[in-house]
Amino acid sequence: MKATEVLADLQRRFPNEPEYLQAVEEVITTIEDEYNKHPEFERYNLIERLCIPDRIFSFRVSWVDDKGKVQNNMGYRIQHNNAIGPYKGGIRFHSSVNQSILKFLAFEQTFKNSLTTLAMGGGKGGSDFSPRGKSDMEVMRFCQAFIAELWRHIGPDTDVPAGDIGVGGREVGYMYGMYKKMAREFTGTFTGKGLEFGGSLIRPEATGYGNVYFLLNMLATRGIDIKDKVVAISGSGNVATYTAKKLLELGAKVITMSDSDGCIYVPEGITKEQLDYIFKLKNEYRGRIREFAEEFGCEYVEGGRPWGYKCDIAMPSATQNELDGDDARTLLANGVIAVSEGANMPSTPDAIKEFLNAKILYAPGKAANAGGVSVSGLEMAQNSQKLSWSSEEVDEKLKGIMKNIHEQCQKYGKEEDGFTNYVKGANVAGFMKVARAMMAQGII
Ligand SMILES: NC(=O)C1=CN([C@@H]2O[C@H](COP(=O)(O)OP(=O)(O)OC[C@H]3O[C@@H](n4cnc5c(N)ncnc54)[C@H](O)[C@@H]3O)[C@@H](O)[C@H]2O)C=CC1
Ligand SMILES: O=C(O)CCC(=O)C(=O)O
Repeated sequence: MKATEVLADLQRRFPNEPEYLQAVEEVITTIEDEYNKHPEFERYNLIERLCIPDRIFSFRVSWVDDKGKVQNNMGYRIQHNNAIGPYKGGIRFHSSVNQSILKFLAFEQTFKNSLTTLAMGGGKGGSDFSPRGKSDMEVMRFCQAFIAELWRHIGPDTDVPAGDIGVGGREVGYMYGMYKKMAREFTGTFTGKGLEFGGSLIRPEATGYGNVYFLLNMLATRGIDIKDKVVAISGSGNVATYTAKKLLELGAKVITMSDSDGCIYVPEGITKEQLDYIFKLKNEYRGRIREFAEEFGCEYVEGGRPWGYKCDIAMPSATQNELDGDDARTLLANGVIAVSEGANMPSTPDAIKEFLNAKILYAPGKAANAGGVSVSGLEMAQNSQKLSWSSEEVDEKLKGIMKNIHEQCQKYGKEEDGFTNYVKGANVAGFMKVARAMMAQGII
């Protein structure tokens, strides 16, 4: 396999899908050497079968807003690869959603889920519907209309969706309710469900906590303590808030959070009380991070991002391509020692190059944010057994999974000088398991 040729072919076939091509390029250029050690992979044209999703559903979602007006959105589900388990991955509701973004997310998810060691294939779905500014009733009607179409393609052993940007407990609840009605079954077809109807303890916390656990594993390789470290976080949603919560518990100082409108800067570190306010602001009032600055009188930069502030650790936790080469150079000039990605593909290729060249601790999202889908996998296991595990039990398992992912990255990513290239490590480790399963199952 020649990565450049595979990529050129995909560029020709999918010219309008930049995010998808970006994600594919990163993976195939890092697995190329390992892939070519296995001539049987090439004989089975494994790389092309792995890059192109198994299937894509796209559909119109029509719903009625509070003014009685009929609205139409696009809905999608990408079933990327089910070699090692049912398709599994979140649903994103955001005005920017399109097929390219969901294809990149489903592709990434396939490798991430493989790293978790649980039996989950990769998928992703979503809509260009934005819950922002909509009433609860509008969100409910949209979710019901979305599932009225999607329900026939998902199921506990087929495809198990969950949350992502714009999809939290409220949206999962509405979608699950409609699914249950259409499918006439009560099974674990969604994860991230409410605790009363099959959700797992620690699932809301899992992506943020998991990212911090991964970071701790990385810091330990250099004998660095998290206590008193200054951390810049982007976003203020599910992943960002639980990342901040765990960091505060461990004595680190969180100086920034943001949303798509702007960024707050709290040089003395966000307190626990202030973080509680952010949880309420985001989950109950569904407000903007600007309101935090109005409440507590800190610096707020409209349109700003966190990467210009001096910090030891950066944890991008908002969205793709939110940290570019210039941001990376600024972070490095300010002495950053670690970057651990809560979001999916938040760093541009230029930024990744800078981090790798500087040999700092850099963890790509597919390794560092795998805690969320891992606890989703544990939720599926609990649902199958019709049992619920305690918070402590789930948290312990999560820590174990993140440690294991870190070890896999080291196994495949360690270079001669001792530096661990976590990008290569995560890609090769994730790839090998899926590749072996695909080989064993023949050309299908
Ligand atoms: N929720 C989960 O379990 C997992 C989420 N992720 C990834 O983490 C990231 C955040 O997801 P969640 O916290 O779940 O979503 P969320 O909807 O709870 O929060 C998203 C946050 O990102 C901000 N944001 C969205 N678009 C933005 C933009 N264009 N520029 C700046 N900020 C923007 C929003 O204002 C919000 O603060 C996404 O990349 C998602 O794919 C990854 C693994 C699991
Ligand atoms: O929990 C899940 O199934 C999905 C999590 C997710 O969307 C992700 O890992 O990006």
